[in-house]
Amino acid sequence: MSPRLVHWELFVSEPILTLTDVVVAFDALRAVDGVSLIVPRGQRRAIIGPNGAGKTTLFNAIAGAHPPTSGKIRFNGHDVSRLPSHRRAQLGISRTFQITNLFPTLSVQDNMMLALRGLKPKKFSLFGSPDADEGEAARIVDALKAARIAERADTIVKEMSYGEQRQLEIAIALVTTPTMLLLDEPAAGLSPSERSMIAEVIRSLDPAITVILIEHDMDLALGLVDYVTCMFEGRVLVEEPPEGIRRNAKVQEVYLGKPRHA
Ligand SMILES: Nc1ncnc2c1ncn2[C@@H]1O[C@H](COP(=O)(O)OP(=O)(O)OP(=O)(O)O)[C@@H](O)[C@H]1O
Repeated sequence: MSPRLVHWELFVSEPILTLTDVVVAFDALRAVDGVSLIVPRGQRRAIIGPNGAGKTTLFNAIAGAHPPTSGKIRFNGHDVSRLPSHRRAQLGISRTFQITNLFPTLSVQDNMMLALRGLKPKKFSLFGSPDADEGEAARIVDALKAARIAERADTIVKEMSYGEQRQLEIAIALVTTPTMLLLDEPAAGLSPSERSMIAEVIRSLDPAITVILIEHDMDLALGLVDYVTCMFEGRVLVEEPPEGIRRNAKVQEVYLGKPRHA
C-alpha cells in the first residue's frame, strides 16, 4: 500500500470532531468546564441537559461565536480552536440558532442568497447581482428541497408559519453545503405537527452530514440520534446511545427529575 493511501485511510477514519478539555469561562463562571468529546463522521448526536448546563455555550465554542478559554477543538483534520466563525464555516461547520435569525421582510430566496454570500441586506443591495447564478440557484433549490420548503422560494418570510421559518433556518444552514450541522433547539416552540415535520427533515438529511442537536424534547431528540451526551453544570455527565439514556439514574436525577416510586 502506498504511503499516500495509508495517509488517506487515517484521514477518513479520524473523528470529524474532537474536543479536548474545552473550557469556556465568563469571569468566574465556567459555563463549559473541561469538556472532551469525540464525534465520529456522519454521527447523529444529541446534547441534552437541564437549563444552564452549558449546551449553547458549547455550540458557540465549536462554531466559533465564543472561542474556548482553553482546550482544543479539532474539526475534519484542522485545529479550529482559535479560528473565527467565518473560517470554521468555510471548513464546513454550519449552525442554526435558538432564536430565529431570518430577515422577515425578504423572500425565502433572498434570505438564502444572503446566507450563501455571507452578507447582510444592506451589503446585498450594494454588491453584485441579486440574482443567483446557475451554481448558486442549484444549491438553493437543493437546500430548500432538503428542508421541504421548495415551493416557498418566492414567499416573504413573515408570511410563513413559525414551523416553516424553522425549516428555512435549516435550509440556510444547508445552503453552504456543510460537513457538520449544529442545530440549537430546532423544534422549540413548534406545534406537534410542525415538530413531526422538523423531525422528518432532520431524519432525511444526507447521511454524510454529521449532525449535533440540542433539544429539550426528549422524545424527539432520542428518536433522531445514534448517541447522546448529557451535560450538567458545564461538564459531560453521561454519554450513551439513546436506548439507555432514559434509564440512566444520573440523567433521571439531573434532567428528567427523580423517578417516582409506587
Ligand atoms: N455571554 C454570557 N455571559 C455570561 N454568562 C453566560 C453567557 N452565556 C451563557 N452564560 C451562562 O453560562 C451558563 C450556561 O449557559 P448556556 O446557555 O450555555 O446553557 P444551556 O444548557 O444552553 O441552557 P438552555 O437549555 O437554557 O438554553 C448559564 O449559567 C448562563 O447564564
